[in-house]
Amino acid sequence: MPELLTAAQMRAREETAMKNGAVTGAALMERAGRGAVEATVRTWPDLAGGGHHAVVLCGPGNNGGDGYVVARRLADLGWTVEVFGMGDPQKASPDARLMRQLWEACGPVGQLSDAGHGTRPDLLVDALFGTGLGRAIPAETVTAVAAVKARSGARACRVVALDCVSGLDCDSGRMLLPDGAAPDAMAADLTVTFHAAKRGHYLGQPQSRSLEVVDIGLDHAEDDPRQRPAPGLLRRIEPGRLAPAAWLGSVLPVAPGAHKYDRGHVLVLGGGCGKGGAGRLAARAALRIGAGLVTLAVPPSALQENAARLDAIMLTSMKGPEGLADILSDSRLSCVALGPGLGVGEATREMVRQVAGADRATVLDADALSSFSDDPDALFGLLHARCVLTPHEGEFARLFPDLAEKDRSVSKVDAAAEAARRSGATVLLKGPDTVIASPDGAVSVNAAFYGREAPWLGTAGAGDVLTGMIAGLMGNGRADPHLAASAGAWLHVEAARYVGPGLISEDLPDALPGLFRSLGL
Ligand SMILES: NC(=O)C1=CN([C@@H]2O[C@H](COP(=O)(O)OP(=O)(O)OC[C@H]3O[C@@H](n4cnc5c(N)ncnc54)[C@H](OP(=O)(O)O)[C@@H]3O)[C@@H](O)[C@H]2O)[C@@H](O)CC1
Ligand SMILES: Nc1ncnc2c1ncn2[C@@H]1O[C@H](COP(=O)(O)OP(=O)(O)O)[C@@H](O)[C@H]1O
Ligand SMILES: [K+]
Repeated sequence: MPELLTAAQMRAREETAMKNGAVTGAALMERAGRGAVEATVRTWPDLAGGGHHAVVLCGPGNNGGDGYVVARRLADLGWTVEVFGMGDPQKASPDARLMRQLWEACGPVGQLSDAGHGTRPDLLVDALFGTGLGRAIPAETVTAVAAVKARSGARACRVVALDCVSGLDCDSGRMLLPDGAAPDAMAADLTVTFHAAKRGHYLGQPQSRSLEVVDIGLDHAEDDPRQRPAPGLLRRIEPGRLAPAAWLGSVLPVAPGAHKYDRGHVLVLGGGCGKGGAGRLAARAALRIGAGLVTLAVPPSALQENAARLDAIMLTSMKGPEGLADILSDSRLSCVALGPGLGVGEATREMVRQVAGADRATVLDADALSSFSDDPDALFGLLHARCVLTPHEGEFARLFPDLAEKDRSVSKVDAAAEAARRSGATVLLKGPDTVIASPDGAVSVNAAFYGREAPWLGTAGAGDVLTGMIAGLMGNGRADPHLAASAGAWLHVEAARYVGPGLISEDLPDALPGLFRSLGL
């Protein structure tokens, strides 16, 4: 799985390569600018060749330096290029100064305040700020971008951002904008980043429609998705260089000749009469993803309702928490999932105590989490390393109020990592940018961005399905909690995309066979 770097990690990679004598800063900048032009033309083949018109906005640092390289390359290709800069060139780094000088042999550098004059360009290049941003961008940069976009009249010009959309905090994914600026004031069609994507590209609300990573010749770390991410390094969940079938083959229970018990027996605790849909969705997902057997345990009053709805899923009666010990005594149960539709209160807390005490792979979601809102430490005291918690932001805020989204001072990655450390369990914090963190420091992100959008996944019951998918993957014992949660989150989005708009949660488990086939499994 590809790494997602912080700004500091990226700087360290560059500095190591420069100190080793492997490359100079100027050479890296030249490669970055050239790579950005190549990626732009790859994205929009109609921009190949000369005769086009670009406006390049260059900031005071090395991101601006990349912009001057892009301007020179485009001019070499026969484009008409206008460049507007900001900041005192004497204060820029030697590399950025050199690139500005090389550009000045081709054309002038105008003031940012003049960027609005002129005809509609084919391309706007945002080279204002990159990984060096530490505070809100100046209002004059927002005004300049708006002014160039306004040149376009009714026809929008394409916008490419170098390294990141200016204003993006590359660590947290937040936009650092001046007061009054619209959240999408700096939005781009394409971001071209260098060496590796940065964390901020995959967190929060993306301000760029697509993202390309350009190689600038720095070393890459190990790229096998079956490897656990090293603590401190964030991985993006995707098969990476492996084909999905090879990656998922290490997680899914598809070994030929296996007995159904080899593929795991998942127990789902379901809700009472009229509240059983959530548990049934989780149970169906566990079975579809490959568990050999799934049992749904429900209160006696809900037996008839469930018996009328289930076939392959086995059904058992559970007289409240008192009846649970007997069910858990079956040593063949390999994973237990509980929370969806269970209700908030003491009965659910007691079930969590018993399940956690049984020391099995466990997925806790929804009401199993919310039942501990008044005393999260009591929950954390029960958990062990084979537990996965799958909160949405609301449930997360009840257990970790100081890390809640609304007044989060740290990034979503750091919030999930701290939650995993505190709870001693793997924490999967949901959203379009789902973050999975484990107590040993491993963190991964599964983002439904950049061509993987699935907004229709935000539908009632989708979370219950995810719970079942993770339980099914944990139940067969081939994946540790981090890998099971990661693969589950990835497949959840892929299943939603396989179905497409109009999806309801019932569709997700039933999309899995077709999805697996399309992935070559
Ligand atoms: N190193 C290399 O070899 C390579 C680097 N590469 C490129 O370099 C980029 C990182 O460069 P960078 O570190 O110079 O940061 P960058 O984002 O240009 O901004 C820093 C400048 O802006 C200023 N400033 C900051 N915030 C501000 C604000 N709100 N309002 C106003 N000013 C503000 C800050 O000055 P300050 O006032 O903070 O002292 C400083 O002058 C990276 O994203 C990639 O594009 C590639 O070429 C690959 C090789
Ligand atoms: N815009 C979106 N893009 C991708 N996934 C989304 C989006 N919105 C929600 N999701 C996913 O849908 C699921 C919703 O789960 P949850 O909030 O628990 O809903 P429910 O309680 O109804 O099951 C989560 O896995 C979340 O990551
Ligand atoms: K930029």
